[in-house]
Amino acid sequence: KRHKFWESQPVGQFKDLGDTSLPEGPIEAPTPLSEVKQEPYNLPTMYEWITCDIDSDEMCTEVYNLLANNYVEDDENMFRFNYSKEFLRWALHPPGYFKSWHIGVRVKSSKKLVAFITGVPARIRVRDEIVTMAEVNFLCVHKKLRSKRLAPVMIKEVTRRVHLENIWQAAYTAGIIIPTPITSCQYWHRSLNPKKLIEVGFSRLGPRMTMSRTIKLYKLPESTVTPGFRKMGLHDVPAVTCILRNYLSQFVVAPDFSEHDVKHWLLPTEGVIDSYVAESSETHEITDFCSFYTLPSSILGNKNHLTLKAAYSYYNVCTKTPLLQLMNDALIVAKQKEFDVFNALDVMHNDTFLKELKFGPGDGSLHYYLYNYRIRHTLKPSELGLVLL
Ligand SMILES: COc1cccc(CC(=N)NC(=O)c2cccnc2OC2CCNCC2)c1
Repeated sequence: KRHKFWESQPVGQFKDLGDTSLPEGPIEAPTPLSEVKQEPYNLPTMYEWITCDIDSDEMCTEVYNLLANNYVEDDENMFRFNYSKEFLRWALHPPGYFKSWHIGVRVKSSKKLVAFITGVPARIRVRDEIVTMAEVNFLCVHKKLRSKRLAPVMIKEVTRRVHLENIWQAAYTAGIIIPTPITSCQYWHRSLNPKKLIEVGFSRLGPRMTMSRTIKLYKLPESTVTPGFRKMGLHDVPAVTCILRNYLSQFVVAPDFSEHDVKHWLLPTEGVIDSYVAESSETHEITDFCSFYTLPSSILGNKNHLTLKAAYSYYNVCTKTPLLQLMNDALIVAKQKEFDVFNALDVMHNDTFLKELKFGPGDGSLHYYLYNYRIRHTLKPSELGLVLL
């Protein structure tokens, strides 16, 4: 039976789509903490739960290796996300995080880590309501343990531990359709190193195109063009928070970032997150901001290249510089940093620059979901102001 698990969960159901009599907001009321299941869900006998302390280098390495060998692959199984250890520490240690939400499953006898799921707390605004949610991510079951129905029990366990912290909603994405997307985004890629992308099969040489013509098509200037364009620093946090909060206020669903959140999520961290501001030369105010995160992919089965170095568009705000120019500068710095490709979703105002900056459409979609929160109408991607890692 399709979606046996998700039809048992407090999520929007396909049959309810179009039923405007259902109110927008939480689907189930919180339960008293005393009534939340106190003990972990049962696992098959030979497995046990483990709380993963990402601060421990040994545990972080185990999590890194599980994901590097078993996490999400593209539709043609040519690439697999290869999140770095530093990225995982950044992604899992935002302000207010709970170690208990970093959940592993290991084999009792060998102590081998065979599954993982995480949550981090985030304040998300949905229209005029600010809701503290768990952003659930990194659900991974070892390839050898698939179709044992482990994922539903992992989802129930992270939900139970989130409930224990008196949080009743969650946000997550998936490449598959389950009940029920709040929006479905297309992803786009901008070639920075077309020769490598074609060699590894990420891109194909266009019809009537030669390699040299293709390299010329994607060539970028050596340096950025926006006056006052520079790396973000700690002293920019208040100004970036101000323009980012104002910019995100226009979207139906968006994070409610504090300065503390901006300091964690947007201050540059080498090899993890890059962020730039445009500072006006006369007024010294911060007028614009752009950022992208580093998420390489392992290349499966190419003898000359092991890794695809990919940048993922994060949050970008324009109050003075045209978005087209700011994003072209983001492409230029990504090329300077030897990224092979720059990826973006068609969320926020991204659709205004994708085609013009020579992004090509990806071959899949990324669907966004809320747990225990009904949105009356499916959103357009341009109404979404939330980027998950
Ligand atoms: C190129 O290597 C890949 C390795 C694994 C999967 C994919 C395709 C894919 N599924 N891409 C995305 O989900 C994607 C495309 C553009 C922007 N963000 C994305 O996903 C982010 C956000 C959700 N969590 C994964 C990273 C590509």
